[in-house]
Amino acid sequence: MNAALRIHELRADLGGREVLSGVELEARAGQVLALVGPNGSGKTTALRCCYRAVRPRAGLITLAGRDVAGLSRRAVARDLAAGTQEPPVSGGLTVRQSVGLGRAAHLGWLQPAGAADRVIVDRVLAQVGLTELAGRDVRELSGGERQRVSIARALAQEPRVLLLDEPTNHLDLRHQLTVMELLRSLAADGLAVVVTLHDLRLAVEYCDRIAVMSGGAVVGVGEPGVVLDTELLARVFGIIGVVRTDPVVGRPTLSVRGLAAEESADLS
Ligand SMILES: Nc1ncnc2c1ncn2[C@@H]1O[C@H](COP(=O)(O)OP(=O)(O)OP(=O)(O)O)[C@@H](O)[C@H]1O
Repeated sequence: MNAALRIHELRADLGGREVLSGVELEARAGQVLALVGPNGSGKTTALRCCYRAVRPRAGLITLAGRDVAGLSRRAVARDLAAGTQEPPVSGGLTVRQSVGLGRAAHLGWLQPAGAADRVIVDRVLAQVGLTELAGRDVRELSGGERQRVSIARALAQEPRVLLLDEPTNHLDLRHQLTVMELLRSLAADGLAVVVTLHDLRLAVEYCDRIAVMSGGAVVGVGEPGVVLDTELLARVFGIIGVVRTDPVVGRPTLSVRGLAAEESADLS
C-alpha cells in the first residue's frame, strides 16, 4: 500500500521535556487514519512536526518519499494541508477570503487568485456547508462554523495529505457526521487523511485504521476492531469497551460499558 506520509522514529521536546519518544506512523492514500490517545499523549505535536510548526529532535518524516526537512514550507503546503485547532481568525476577512488563503501555496509571489482558484474555493465552501456564510466576517462565526472554515481552507490547498486536528470539536452531531462522511469521500478520491479524534466511536465507525498514542509513542495501529481490543481500551483509555460489527450497517461500532477498575478506584 502506498504511504503518502511516513513518520519514522520521531522524537521531539517541548519546554525541555520529551513529548514524542519515537513515533512510527504511516498515512496511506485512499484511507482515513485516526490518531487517538489520551490528553497530552502527543497527537497534536506529531501533526505539528509534519507541517513543520515544531522542529523534531530526531527522526524522519517523508511526504511521497521526500524528506520534509529538506522542503520549503511552501513546497510542503502544496502536498500537505493541516486544519488546526487554532481558530482561523484573521482581522476582517470574510469566510471566502479566509478559505481562499488555502490557495496561496499554489500561486506565484504576489500572483492574484484566478478564476480556477475561485472555482476551487466555491467547491470547498459547498463541501463543508459554508456557501451561505461566505460573505460573513470570520470573527462573527460560532466555534463550529470556524472549525468548518479551517477544514475548508485546508481543502482549498488541494493536498494529497490532509491532517485535521480535532475537526469535530465544537460541532453539533449532524455536522460531526457530515465532516466524517466528507473525510470518507475525500479518501475515496485518493487523499490520505489523518485525523485526531477524542471520540473513539467516530474513529471506529469512520476510519480505516486507528493509531493509538500514549506517552509520546504509537502503542497500537491497525483496523478498528483489531487494535482497540478490551485490554488496550482499559490500559490506555481506562474504559471498559468492546468493538463489534453492527449487523445492520455492517460497520464496526464501539460500545462503552464504563470505567475500567483502576480508573473507577482513582475516582472513588
Ligand atoms: N508549547 C509547549 N510547551 C511545553 N509543553 C508543551 C507545549 N505544547 C504541548 N506541550 C506538552 O506536550 C505534551 C503533548 O501535547 P500534545 O498537545 O501534543 O498532546 P495531545 O495528545 O494533542 O493532547 P490533547 O488530546 O489534550 O489535545 C503535553 O504534555 C503538553 O503539555
